[in-house]
Amino acid sequence: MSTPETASDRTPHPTTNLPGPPPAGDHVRIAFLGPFGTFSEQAVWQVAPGGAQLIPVTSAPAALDAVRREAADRAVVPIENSVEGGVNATLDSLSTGRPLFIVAEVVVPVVFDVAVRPGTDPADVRRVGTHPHAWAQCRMWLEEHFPGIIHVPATSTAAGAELLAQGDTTFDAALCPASATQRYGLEAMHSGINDQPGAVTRFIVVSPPGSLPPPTGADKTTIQVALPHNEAGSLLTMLEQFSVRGVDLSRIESRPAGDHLGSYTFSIDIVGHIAEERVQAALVGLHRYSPDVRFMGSYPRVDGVRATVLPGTADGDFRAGRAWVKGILRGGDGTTSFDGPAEWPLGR
Ligand SMILES: O=C(O)C(=O)C[C@]1(C(=O)O)C=C[C@@H](O)C=C1
Repeated sequence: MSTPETASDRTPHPTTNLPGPPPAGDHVRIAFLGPFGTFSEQAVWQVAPGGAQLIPVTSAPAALDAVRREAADRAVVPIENSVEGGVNATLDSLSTGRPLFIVAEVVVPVVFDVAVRPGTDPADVRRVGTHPHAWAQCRMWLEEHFPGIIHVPATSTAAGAELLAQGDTTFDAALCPASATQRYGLEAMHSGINDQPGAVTRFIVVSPPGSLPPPTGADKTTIQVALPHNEAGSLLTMLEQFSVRGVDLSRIESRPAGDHLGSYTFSIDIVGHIAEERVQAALVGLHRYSPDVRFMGSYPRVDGVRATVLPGTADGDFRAGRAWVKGILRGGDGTTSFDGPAEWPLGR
């Protein structure tokens, strides 16, 4: 596996400040799915401040564990692909073990090369080494152009390229980004072979729990929710926690809870920030109802789409409702409000 590299010889991304608490020491250490040349590395360069130290590891869970063990200050891991869907290894690792918070998201266009050792005859390409997500995105093209081709799984796209360049004979080509083709001295036999042109992968920046990025008006909150067992309508009751407070969802997927067949948890992206009243009210409702809710961060949306706040669900509407109730608790007749601390039997 490659050794760490620092951001000093690179042009840092204009947003050189990663959200979240400042890491100790001079350099932010960022763990990512390596080796160098992966799509994950491209995601890291979108957020790495100058002087950042990049730490390649062999899986997304290993990158998250590096943050849990304090061997890294941040992890950048894939969470969702526009063609293949959710990255289960990331979703499952985030929802178990010591809590971590998502502090940012980035999107990387995914375009694949069929990379070979220079001089390879196309007729000799029978096995391709790559990450299963990459294979799933190019399988139809590969089967059409290399009939009978076999997928040999690699820990990442660039890991396939690196092994091929080192003379590995378990496969004849690597399916990888152009950055890996170049880095490992391979040749692109074909480029841009995706089954779906325009595919993108969304990555998240993960930090130890602590401070949250401030609300921007265009934010997401990620949670994992378990449902009570064997209760008719429990999924509907969970969804009602959002709908009655005017809270929209941008992603919801079920994941097996792992304890027995038919037991599921839900991984959910809420449109909004935990600093917003309607989101807080939905979270309080979920906490009352669900046997297990895990908060995984509130952070700015990469697409900048602002939340639509429905009538009656703005922060001021929630505050006004509470003040009205407090006014009654203080002995009022229900026509006045009180905006201070008041609970039964205060004011009597
Ligand atoms: O192997 C890589 O290059 C990665 O960064 C991993 C990964 C993934 O897990 O989805 C990222 C983007 C592509 O969708 C294919 C593979």
